[in-house]
Amino acid sequence: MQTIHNYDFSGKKALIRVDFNVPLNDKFEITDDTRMQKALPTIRKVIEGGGSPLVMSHLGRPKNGPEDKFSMRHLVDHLSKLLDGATVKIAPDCIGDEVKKIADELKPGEVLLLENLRFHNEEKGGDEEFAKKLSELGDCWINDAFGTAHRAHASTAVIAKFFPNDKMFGYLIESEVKSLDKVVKEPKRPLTAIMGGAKVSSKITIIENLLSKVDNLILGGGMTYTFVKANGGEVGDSICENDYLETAKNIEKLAKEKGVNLIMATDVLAADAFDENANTKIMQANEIPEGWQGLDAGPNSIAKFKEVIENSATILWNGPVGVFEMDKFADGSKAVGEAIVKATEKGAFSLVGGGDSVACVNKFNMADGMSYISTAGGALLEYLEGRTLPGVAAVRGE
Ligand SMILES: Nc1ncnc2c1ncn2[C@@H]1O[C@H](COP(=O)(O)OP(=O)(O)O)[C@@H](O)[C@H]1O
Ligand SMILES: O=C(OP(=O)(O)O)[C@H](O)COP(=O)(O)O
Repeated sequence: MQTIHNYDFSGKKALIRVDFNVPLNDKFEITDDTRMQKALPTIRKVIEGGGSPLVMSHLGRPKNGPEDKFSMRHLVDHLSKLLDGATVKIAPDCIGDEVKKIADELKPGEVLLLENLRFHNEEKGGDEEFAKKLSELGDCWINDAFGTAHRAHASTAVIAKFFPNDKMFGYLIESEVKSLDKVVKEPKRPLTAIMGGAKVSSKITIIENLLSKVDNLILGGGMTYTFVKANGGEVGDSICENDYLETAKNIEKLAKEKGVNLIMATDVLAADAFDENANTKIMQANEIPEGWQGLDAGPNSIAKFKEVIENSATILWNGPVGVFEMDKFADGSKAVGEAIVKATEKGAFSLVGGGDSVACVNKFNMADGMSYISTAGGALLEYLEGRTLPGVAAVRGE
């Protein structure tokens, strides 16, 4: 099998699937560039080998074609800076004749950043024709998008068939898989997972399998309200997945059967708008009236979270327990981070993953206090479940 270590990139156009799904603020500035930093060794390897990297990624979750707020153009200058001023061109799209022409005319060492793959619905649909068009831009395909390795999309998996002899992992996926394998085989107990965040529908389905692995499961952030509603509580305008109420009930039942200690926010900091200047009030998580939404954990919940975390030997964190980007709603996530640092100092192994979770840890300067930081959130959880990730299987030809 070809690997990035032995491949001859000289004169080649290397299509590199990265996960540049980085958080941006409302001025479209990158608030955490960890995922870009971590992709640099692979991009540099192609440049140093005399090739031209064609860097491709999604950014956010655009639904209806191109939208400027999701454009990769917001990342171009920063990528060039990270590559010590290398020429980085932005393509007007990710497929098509014009893009092909720009790619063909690249000189060795020049980088082309393709426009957001998800401006085409075919990307998420895993469309073969779309994958073929992408493949025609390059001579080889490198998958380095560990954060997106759980998606069987055109650029992360389907494209592999067009490079039977020229497909390989990038350095980031290689090192993430190696490090995680060491951690997940025989974790020290008790093992606590903390799941929060906003991607409730895509992560709630993972919990059932995680229940076989963990001793304690803390559910916070946006995860809270689907469970509260499933138990007949009032969640007001909080984020809630009505299609998953049965799943939530089943998770609670399964947790009981398996003896997993399920800890959920009982009180929350609610606000009358999704805004830093909103009015706020501590409320019971199941008594939030219309017009209000839970945006952070309340003091009793925070105390409970801390106690469990500080008594854990292995800790896995994906998903902030509040809208930490706004200082008013950051206390819960900050407290969770502090408790993890404390447990780590006492000898626990801590693993934090996910674009926003890593941004949160960096915002509060806690990265040095964690044992391992992964670029992946959902993919990490699926990996820990024991699933083979489609983006990994595709490179291995499985
Ligand atoms: N109660 C809540 N309501 C709405 N959004 C929330 C809530 N708690 C956390 N969030 C948001 O969840 C986002 C992160 O979710 P997610 O993408 O699942 O995490 P990650 O990127 O780390 O995998 C953060 O931007 C945070 O603002
Ligand atoms: O940010 C990501 O995942 P994460 O929020 O689980 O860390 C990846 O870029 C995958 O994005 P997706 O969940 O929209 O497929």
